[in-house]
Amino acid sequence: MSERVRLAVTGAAGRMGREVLSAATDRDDVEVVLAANRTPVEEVAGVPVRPVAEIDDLFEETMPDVLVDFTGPESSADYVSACADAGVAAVVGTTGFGDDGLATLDSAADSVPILKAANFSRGVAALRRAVREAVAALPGYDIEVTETHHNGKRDAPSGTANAVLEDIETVRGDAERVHGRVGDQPREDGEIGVHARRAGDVTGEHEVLVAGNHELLSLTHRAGARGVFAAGALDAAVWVAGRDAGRYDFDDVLDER
Ligand SMILES: NC(=O)C1=CN([C@@H]2O[C@H](COP(=O)(O)OP(=O)(O)OC[C@H]3O[C@@H](n4cnc5c(N)ncnc54)[C@H](OP(=O)(O)O)[C@@H]3O)[C@@H](O)[C@H]2O)C=CC1
Ligand SMILES: O=C(O)C1=N[C@H](C(=O)O)C[C@H](O)C1
Repeated sequence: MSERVRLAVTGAAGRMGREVLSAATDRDDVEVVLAANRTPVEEVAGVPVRPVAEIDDLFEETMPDVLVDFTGPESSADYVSACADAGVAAVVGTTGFGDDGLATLDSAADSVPILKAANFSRGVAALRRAVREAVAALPGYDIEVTETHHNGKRDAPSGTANAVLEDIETVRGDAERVHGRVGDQPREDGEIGVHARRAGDVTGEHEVLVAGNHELLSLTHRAGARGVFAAGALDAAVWVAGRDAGRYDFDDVLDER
C-alpha cells in the first residue's frame, strides 16, 4: 500500500493505547482516523478521543483500514467482531483471552485478516527462537520461566510467558507446568516452573532458565519502554492492511522484512 494506512485505536487512553497514538503521529505510513476509549478523555497525543458507548457503533462515522487494539480480552473480542462485521482488519495486542475469546477471533478471521501477538517486540521474537533452539539442544534439562511486570497488569502469567511455554512444549512434548512452588517436595523431572511477579512500574521482563548439573543457561528479555511494542504493532498494522482474511502473527510480519 503506498497511501497511509488508516488506523483506529481502541483503548486509546490506556498505557499501550497512548504509546500507539504517540508513535503513530511520528510515522508517515499510518494515519489515525479514529481513537476510542471506554472512559471519556478529550485527547491523547493530540488526537481527539471518542468515547465508546456501543461497540456496534464504533465504525458508524469513520471507516479505518485496520483497528489496533490493546484493551482487555472481553472488549477486544467485541471489537474484533465489530471489525468482522465492518470488513476492517485487526491487530490485537491484548492478552489474557479465554477459549471463547479466541474462538471469536478465529471466527472473525473467516471474513477479515486478524493479526494477534502477545508481544510486538522484535527482541521477544528473537528470545522465542533462542528458547526453542536451547530446549531442543538440552533434552532433560530443568526449565523455569519467570515473568515480571508492573503492578497494574491483570493477566498472569503474561501472554508472552504463555507463548514461550507453548514453544517449549512444542519442542519437548512431555512438560507439565507448575505455577509457583510451595510445599516440601523436590522438583520432578519434566516439569516447567512458571513464576509471575508484579512490582512497581516494570515494563516487562521474561527469563527462561535451562539448567543441568553444573551449568545454567539464562535467556532474558527486558523491555525498557512500551515504544518497542507500539512500533511493532504499527509495523503489523501496515503489513496486515489489504491482506486476505485469516489469522496471522508477528512472525509473519518479521519473516517479510
Ligand atoms: N502485545 C503486546 O506487545 C503488548 C500487550 N499488552 C497487553 O495490552 C493490554 C492492555 O495493556 P495496558 O495498555 O497496559 O492496559 P491499561 O489498563 O493501561 O489500558 C487498558 C485500556 O483498555 C480499556 N479497556 C479495558 N477493559 C475494557 C472494556 N471491558 N471495555 C472497553 N475498554 C476497556 C481501558 O479503558 P478505560 O480507560 O475505560 O479503563 C484502557 O483504555 C493487556 O492485555 C496487555 O497484556 C501490553 C503491552 C504490550
Ligand atoms: O501488560 C503488559 O504490560 C504486557 N503484556 C504483554 C504480555 O502479557 O505478555 C507483553 C508485555 O510483556 C507487556
